[in-house]
Amino acid sequence: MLSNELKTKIHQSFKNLKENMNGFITRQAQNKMIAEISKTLSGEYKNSHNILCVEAPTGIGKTFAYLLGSIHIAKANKKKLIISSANVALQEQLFFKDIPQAQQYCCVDFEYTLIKGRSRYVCIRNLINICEDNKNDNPLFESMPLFDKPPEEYPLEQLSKMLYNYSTKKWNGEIDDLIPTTNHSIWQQIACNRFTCTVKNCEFYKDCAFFKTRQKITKADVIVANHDLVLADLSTGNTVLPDVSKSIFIFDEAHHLNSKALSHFSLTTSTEFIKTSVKQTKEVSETLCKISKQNIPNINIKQIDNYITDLIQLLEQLKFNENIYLFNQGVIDEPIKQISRNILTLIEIIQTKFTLLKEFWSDYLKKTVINKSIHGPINNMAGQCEQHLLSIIALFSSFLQIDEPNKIPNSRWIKKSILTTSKRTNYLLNSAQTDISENLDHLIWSKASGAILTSATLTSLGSFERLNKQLGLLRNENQYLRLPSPFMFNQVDLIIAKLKASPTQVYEHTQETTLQLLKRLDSDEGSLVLFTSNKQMQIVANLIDKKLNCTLFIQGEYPKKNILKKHINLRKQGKGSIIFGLDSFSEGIDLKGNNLTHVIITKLRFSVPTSPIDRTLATYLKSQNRNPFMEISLPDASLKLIQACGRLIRTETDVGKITIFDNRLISKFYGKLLLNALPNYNIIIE
Ligand SMILES: Nc1ncnc2c1ncn2[C@@H]1O[C@H](COP(=O)(O)OP(=O)(O)OP(=O)(O)O)[C@@H](O)[C@H]1O
Ligand code: SF4
Repeated sequence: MLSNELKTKIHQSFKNLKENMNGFITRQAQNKMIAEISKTLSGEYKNSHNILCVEAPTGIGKTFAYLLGSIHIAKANKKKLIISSANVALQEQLFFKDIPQAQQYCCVDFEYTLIKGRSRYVCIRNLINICEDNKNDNPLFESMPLFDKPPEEYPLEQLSKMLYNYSTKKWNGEIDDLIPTTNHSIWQQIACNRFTCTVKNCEFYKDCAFFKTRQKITKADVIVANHDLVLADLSTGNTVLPDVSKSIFIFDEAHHLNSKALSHFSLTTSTEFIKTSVKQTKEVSETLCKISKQNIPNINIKQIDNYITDLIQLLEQLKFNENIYLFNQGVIDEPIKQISRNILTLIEIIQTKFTLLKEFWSDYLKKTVINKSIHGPINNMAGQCEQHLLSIIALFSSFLQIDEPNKIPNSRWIKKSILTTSKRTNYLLNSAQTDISENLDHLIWSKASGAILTSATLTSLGSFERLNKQLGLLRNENQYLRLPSPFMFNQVDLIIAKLKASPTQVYEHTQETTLQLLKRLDSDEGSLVLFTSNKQMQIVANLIDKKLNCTLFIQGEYPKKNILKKHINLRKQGKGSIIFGLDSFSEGIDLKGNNLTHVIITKLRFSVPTSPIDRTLATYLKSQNRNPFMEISLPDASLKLIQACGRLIRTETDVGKITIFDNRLISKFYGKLLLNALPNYNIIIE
């Protein structure tokens, strides 16, 4: 029950916001959202979990609503508030803009912190080791066999600069703040990694970027995370975030949770990776044993090589389509299964032996003094070996698992690629869950102290059913709310432009889009043009850039936040500014007033089921006499259209228009369904 004391605090905070926030407008929907969140989290609804799914239209101010509605309850019940957003850019927006602003009005003290995935922080030990190793003429490990390409020469100057900047506190150790950025393969070698990190045994532990952030979590009341991090942490033992049962989760942009979870529970390995991982394990085991004077365990490389050769012979006979072979309904052919079982058994034996050896080594290090330049690289390689063996075991276990009848099968497929140096064919084995509802229930819904899922697009064509099915929520066990918008959408024109070409005629549509933009873009206005393909965006930008009388920003030429800043600055000076963007500009962007008065959508975003997971799901639906277009592609397109249109009106006084260059809205049967799912814009068909 919501106590009177808590009620008063929530009211007081809201009053503060109302009286002190510049441009505050009372919005019934926002008030309702605060009230329902606080009721749900305080257990006011009998026979219901403390879970609320709330669909709140774009721009109503969800962030303030969930903060005000939950922070008092979390604090009073000694629970941590974990706010999870879809990506790092949105996390930073919450951390640097929204939460500090909301904090001013909340009548409760709270500390907040931001945490990203472990691999976004530098491992300072690895950075130091690499800088030192590069100077060393006689490195401990001759080869780094896991690389397809020979390891690039490390840009020692750049790494030393990073080290200097970190030790002088000019750089915080996060990849997102690294200037200049470094390439992915180099970053992988110096990034923090669960398997190579020795935690408190590391001499840099106290100065470690990741652990310093993690310590802040213990003190913080509010933790700003992202969906990937939450899923990664909860499925690997909940060691980074606070205990799930002592946490209240707010999933902002919750419509991304399903796709994030699907990719999270997807496993992969490859024939070359297995061979080289075993070789590396043997090499590291021998080094460990020589130093500690142990008997070297027998790691049967020949046997693994033979099995892999047999497996490759079978895979070569499959009929690949664009380098992918998808097993029908996830069922693997028996001969491939047999060899996979043999590989799994052998890898499990190697892994058991290696774990024992690693434990022995760890004890040995406690008793024996060994130069860090020797044990540092060994520990790193040993951690990597363990990680690789476990990932191979996980893949084969899932690859061989028998799917339950009457459930959507797992998706299993093989992908071919050619290795850069040896030119050999590498076969990637993949296994992915197509239904993650039970995992989410097990990891979050059944354990968390409370959860709020919110977004402007939670329902699909009017119902929460799809969300429930995907995420494993049950209608009669949770609370659901759909809020009306406070904005007068009927005063906004949504123009379906008259174009001859359909977006499926790519060349013609691109040419016509260019002409239409030149005709319709006003060089005194703030405009956002949304594309679904980078190629089309670049072609159109090249064709029109010089013909515009105002600045054009193209996604990718600067970081997103810099583009927005520059755009707002130009608008402040009364100058026109146009942004060309892809998907990430169609969500979360908050450009108020005359910063944005024209949104142009060049094409509807239909996700064609091309990925193996989508194809497995589509085949399954067809086998059940269901229609994948109506159940997957159309709801996804609808959601993206609502989000894209939602960039325009952000306050009660905003005005402007939306123009769409996709004539399928009129010519196809589904056009009406898409238009009906939008707010009640004034639709003009040219
Ligand atoms: N009651 C209010 N009156 C006026 N402005 C408000 C109010 N509440 C929030 N805002 C402002 O409205 C803007 C939109 O808020 P927020 O980013 O939380 O939107 P949202 O509802 O999450 O929209 P979207 O789903 O499009 O991201 C912010 O700039 C915020 O400061
Ligand atoms: S504590 Fe772990 S991540 Fe941090 S520097 Fe040491 S080994 Fe690297």
